[in-house]
Amino acid sequence: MPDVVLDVDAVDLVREQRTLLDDVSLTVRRGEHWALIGPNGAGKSTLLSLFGAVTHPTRGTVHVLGRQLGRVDMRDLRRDIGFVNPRHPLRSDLSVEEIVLTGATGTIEPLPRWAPTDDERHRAQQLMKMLGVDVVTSAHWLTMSQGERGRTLIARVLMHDPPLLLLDEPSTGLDVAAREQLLTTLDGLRETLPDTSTVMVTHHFEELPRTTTHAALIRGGRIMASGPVDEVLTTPQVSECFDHPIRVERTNGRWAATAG
Ligand SMILES: Nc1ncnc2c1ncn2[C@@H]1O[C@H](COP(=O)(O)OP(=O)(O)OP(=O)(O)O)[C@@H](O)[C@H]1O
Repeated sequence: MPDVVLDVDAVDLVREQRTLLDDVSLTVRRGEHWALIGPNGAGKSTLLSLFGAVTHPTRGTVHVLGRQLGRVDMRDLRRDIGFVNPRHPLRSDLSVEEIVLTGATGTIEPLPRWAPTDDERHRAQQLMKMLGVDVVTSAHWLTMSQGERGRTLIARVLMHDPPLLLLDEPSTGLDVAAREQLLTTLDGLRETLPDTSTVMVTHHFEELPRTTTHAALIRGGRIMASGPVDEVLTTPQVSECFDHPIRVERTNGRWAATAG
């Protein structure tokens, strides 16, 4: 596995004559856990879609897992990336296990005539246990809670041991207990899989796992600050990013932000 997992160099992304990303450069290394933070419309999800090989840059270069976007088959590359999208476009009312098993084929719906091997079934069971969704095996997609969906989707992407895990606001819609469970799970996952790198988009500082190592503050499509988390998530930098006085505090490894 390459030491540099993501390498974004001088990237602009323009859509419908709007510059969504403006001269963005960022490097993520193996084992690092990044948070992308910024106000609504800053470009966080757009940046994550570049990391996930979903979109191409208009200018500049993006290397994901050592492969340059635009020069490789994006579908091949996507198979190595665990992208947890809260808007997972699943239409069928699959069970938890069926959803987790779609991670083995890298598809949204189960492939026709495909059947899991014993190993794949075993792995799915292990991951369901690890994510705490083994107890809701009778649950089906259309009636699952947000928390169950989120944890099921994380188990799904781990089916193929992705070296890169991308999480777009994984705590959205979770109650406080479900959020805390998810954060504990993510902290545990990072210990169990030390070579995996993660990038998480969030609006809320209390949603950051303790194991976050780096952060980038984004505003108006530009990266205002990036680097080791404690150097980036400071009161002056966060206040500037959100254009509002915000006091940032870290206690027992967790962050809180209040009106300054
Ligand atoms: N295909 C597109 N064409 C034009 N504008 C787009 C397109 N996709 C996104 N945008 C715009 O780009 C800006 C950045 O969107 P993005 O979803 O990346 O922001 P975000 O930081 O994730 O925001 P939020 O916190 O609200 O989820 C927004 O103003 C959005 O309306």
